[in-house]
Amino acid sequence: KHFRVAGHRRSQGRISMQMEVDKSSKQRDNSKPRQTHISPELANQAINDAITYSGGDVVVMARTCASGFCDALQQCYGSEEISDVFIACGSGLNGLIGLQVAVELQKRGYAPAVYAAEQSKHANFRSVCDEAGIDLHDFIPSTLEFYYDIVVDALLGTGFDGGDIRQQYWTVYEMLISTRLAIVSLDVPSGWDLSTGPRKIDVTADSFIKPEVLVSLEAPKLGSNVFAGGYHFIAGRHLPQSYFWKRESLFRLFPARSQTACSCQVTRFASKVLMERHMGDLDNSITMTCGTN
Ligand SMILES: NC(=O)C1=CN([C@@H]2O[C@H](COP(=O)(O)OP(=O)(O)OC[C@H]3O[C@@H](n4cnc5c(N)ncnc54)[C@H](O)[C@@H]3O)[C@@H](O)[C@H]2O)[C@@H](O)CC1
Repeated sequence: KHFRVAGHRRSQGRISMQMEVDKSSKQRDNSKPRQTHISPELANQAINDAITYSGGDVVVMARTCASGFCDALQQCYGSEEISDVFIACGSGLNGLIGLQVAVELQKRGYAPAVYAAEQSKHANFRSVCDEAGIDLHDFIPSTLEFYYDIVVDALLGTGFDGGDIRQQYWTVYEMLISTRLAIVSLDVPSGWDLSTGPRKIDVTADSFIKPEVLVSLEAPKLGSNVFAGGYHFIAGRHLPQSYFWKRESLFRLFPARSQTACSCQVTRFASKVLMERHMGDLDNSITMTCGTN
């Protein structure tokens, strides 16, 4: 019951993509650096501004992000193709959005289960899961790869301190590194530095999370430059492109036409292995949109 390769192949055929030329970005000054990813500082500012945009309610913001995340996941793995989704959640905002992803996936006909690495700062996972009829685990099932089709990585996001993973997260982190199931990472693959991606020491040891799908929130982070999986989406989308242009010298963060809060963008990366990406120049050559708005 492994969908890692099969699910990806199927998804390539299923996603209807549309080449789009971003005219507004073409008129911009081409001598400026073609930066397409935001800094950690702007990433955190954007999260706070997205919460403000959501009336100061972090759960409202999390639901919007979760809805966009599920749109992205569904584009790659339809509910008629896969069913059981294991969602690994951390204690911060990333984990809260993971919880809301579970609620949303349940509504969309999937069978999600949630793992909470430690108590959430933002929500009572037990009551939310009980109310929605979702299994909540405080352990990683040994039969994970038999019972589940894909794994959602909602462990660590922009709040990751960049250091060694704390002991509380070891078991789940090890699972995310070693599982043969496809991983869909929320915002930032857990353990990746926001600026540089996986640490060099982890790349050397081949001990880092390699998601097949990455769903950035609001805008891609610098570290996701080295993402070498199949599809890269943006969800959340509370903030317009001009918000990012004003603050950092950026080029075409997302296509001009997809401007609603829940909509997603897909970037199809040239297929290169991560090690090559670390050493060479990056070529995020084709930008496409999926029609969710
Ligand atoms: N304005 C607001 O109401 C809120 C703003 N938020 C913003 O959202 C940003 C991200 O939120 P979070 O910090 O919740 O993000 P995350 O979802 O990334 O949560 C990080 C969690 O991981 C833990 N962690 C960090 N480094 C770790 C390591 N090496 N090993 C194991 N665990 C580690 C931290 O204790 C924290 O609980 C914040 O920086 C903040 O700016 C959120 O904190 C939510 C509330």
